[in-house]
Parts: sequence; C-alpha cells; structure tokens
Amino acid sequence: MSEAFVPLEWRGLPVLPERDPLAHKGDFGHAFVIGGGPGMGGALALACAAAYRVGAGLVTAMGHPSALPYLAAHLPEATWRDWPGSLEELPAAAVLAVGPGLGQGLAAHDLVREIGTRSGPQVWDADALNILARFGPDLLRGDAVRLFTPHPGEAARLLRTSTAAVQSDRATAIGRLRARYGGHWVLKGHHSLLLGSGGRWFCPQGNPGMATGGSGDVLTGLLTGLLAIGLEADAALSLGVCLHAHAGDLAAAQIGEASLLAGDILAAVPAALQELRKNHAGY
Ligand SMILES: NC(=O)C1=CN([C@@H]2O[C@H](COP(=O)(O)OP(=O)(O)OC[C@H]3O[C@@H](n4cnc5c(N)ncnc54)[C@H](O)[C@@H]3O)[C@@H](O)[C@H]2O)[C@@H](O)CC1
Ligand SMILES: Nc1ncnc2c1ncn2[C@@H]1O[C@H](COP(=O)(O)OP(=O)(O)O)[C@@H](O)[C@H]1O
Repeated sequence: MSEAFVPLEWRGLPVLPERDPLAHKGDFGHAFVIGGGPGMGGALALACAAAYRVGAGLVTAMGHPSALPYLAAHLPEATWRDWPGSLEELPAAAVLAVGPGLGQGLAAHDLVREIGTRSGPQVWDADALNILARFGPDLLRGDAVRLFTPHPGEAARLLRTSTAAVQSDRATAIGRLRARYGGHWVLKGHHSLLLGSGGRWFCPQGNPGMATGGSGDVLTGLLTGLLAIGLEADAALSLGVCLHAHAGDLAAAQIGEASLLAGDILAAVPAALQELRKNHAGY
C-alpha cells in the first residue's frame, strides 16, 4: 500500500533562506488568505498568523465583515479586505490561500470559481475543496502552482467516495486525487501523506492532540507563507507539513495532547524553525 511513500527526514528538509541585511518586506511576498465566513473568523486569523510566522512579508486577510473582529483582536499585523466581488485587482503573482472558514455560500462559490482561473500560486483547503468537489476538475484552469490540503472527509468528497474508503487505502486515494485534479497534495491525518511533482512521502511526526479545531487552518497558513517567501511547491509542502507536525509535538510535550489548541501549534512554530536551523548548522 504505502510502501512507495518514504518518511520525510527532518534533516533533509529545506531551511528558510537567510535574510539579506538590506531586506525589506517587499522581498518576502504578499499572501492573501480568503476565508472567514460568518462564525469562522478564527480560521482566517489562524491561517494569516501562520503565514507571517514563516516569514511572509505582508499578509492580507479577505473575509466576511463579521470576521474582522478576530483579526483586529488577534493579528493587528494583517491588513484586511472585505470579500471582493472580484479578485482582478490583486497582483497576478499574489500567493492565495482559499478555504479557512470560507463557508459554502454564493459569494464563496464565486470566489472559488474565479481563483480556479488565476495563474499565481494557490493553497486550497476546507470549504474551497468542498466547492471544488461540487464542480469537479473543470473548475481548475491554466497551469497555476496549486497545493491541496484535504482531510479524509474532504478527500472523500473530492473523489465522490466515503471517508472509510479513503482511510482504507490512503496511498491510492492521494494518487487518485492528483490524477484527477493535478497539483501537489497532502492527505492529512496520522502520518499525513504527501504527493508532489518530485516524490511521495509521509510525515512521521505529529500526534492525536492535533485533532482539534483550527489545526488544519494553521497548516494552510504555513504553506501559504512558505510559497510567499519563494519556496518551490514540493519544498513548501514538505517543510510546511513537517514544521506543523513538529510544532504540534513540541506543544504536546509541554502541555499534553488533551489540552492542545491550534493556537499552541502556531505558538510552537518559531521554536520548531529554530530547531531545524540548528540541525542544519550541525549544533
Ligand atoms: N475557528 C474556526 O473558525 C474554525 C473553522 N473551521 C472551518 O469549519 C468549516 C468546516 O470544516 P470541518 O473540517 O470541521 O468539517 P468537515 O465536515 O469538512 O469535516 C469533518 C469530518 O471529516 C471527517 N474527517 C476529518 N478528518 C478525519 C480523519 N483524520 N479521519 C477520519 N475522518 C476525518 C470526519 O467525518 C469529520 O466529522 C471549514 O470551513 C473550516 O475551515 C474549522 O477549521 C475549525 C475551526
Ligand atoms: N491523529 C493525528 N495524528 C497526527 N496529526 C493529526 C492527527 N489528527 C489531526 N492531525 C493533523 O491536524 C490537522 C487537522 O486538520 P483539519 O482536519 O483540517 O482540522 P481543522 O478543519 O479543524 O482545521 C492536520 O494537519 C492533521 O494532519
């Protein structure tokens, strides 16, 4: 089954590039995270914060107006835009994430369909995947770099099968997802599977404490930030998934699996990044 998937080695992961002393925020990309439907502003705030934590230069949250208080309270560093009628005014190369707390209303459908026609790098999660499942692969046009992050329930909708069927053969499921929709995939859960253009991996880190609301939103933000700073798709996928899982392990070691919140994973990301850097430097 998953024999062809090799474990991601912590030591083999890419590290974040050193920052030029003359750097300015424009050197580190502009991420736009689109989500935050009514009642789900927290998902948007978590994803935006995670994008900043891996070094994105500027992060803009785009959500329903009811999501704004979450951003204002938790992330004054993010800029804000109400869901627009169209994304035409965004720079073509903007890195987009779509899905965290998006909901599946009419405005969400319109935004997702428009994103499917854009050419800049994209991360697809949560309700964006549910909407994609409804329309099928024809919704995706052009040759944009796309990272898809389904949990088993979302994967089942995308494949028009059951969650149990996905879980019974995760390797086959992720292969079918890539064959049907193209792009780069992580099938989340215990030992998340990754399928990119350059390999098939699984992440041996992570713990069941991470089965808690919002932890997938943190992953989406990490991947978005890593694309924004310029990592290639496979590098962003492998580093993002491992960083997320390792941060979850650090947080669980401190406070226990039962008490773990998605915000604790986010808070542990800087320590996980520091460990990775020291590992590479050999001390
Ligand atoms: N604070 C917030 O605003 C939050 C908002 N969220 C948003 O809530 C919306 C709904 O997402 P949900 O994921 O809760 O709902 P879904 O209905 O998509 O997924 C939940 C179901 O998927 C299946 N599933 C998921 N992971 C599984 C696994 N590892 N093994 C087996 N089955 C699995 C289970 O049947 C589970 O009940 C999304 O827009 C999401 O972004 C959530 O991310 C939670 C936090
Ligand atoms: N048992 C587990 N072991 C390891 N990682 C897990 C486990 N359960 C969940 N996770 C991780 O936590 C995250 C949950 O994402 P998701 O289901 O999208 O949550 P949410 O929708 O609440 O944000 C994924 O990255 C997943 O791999």
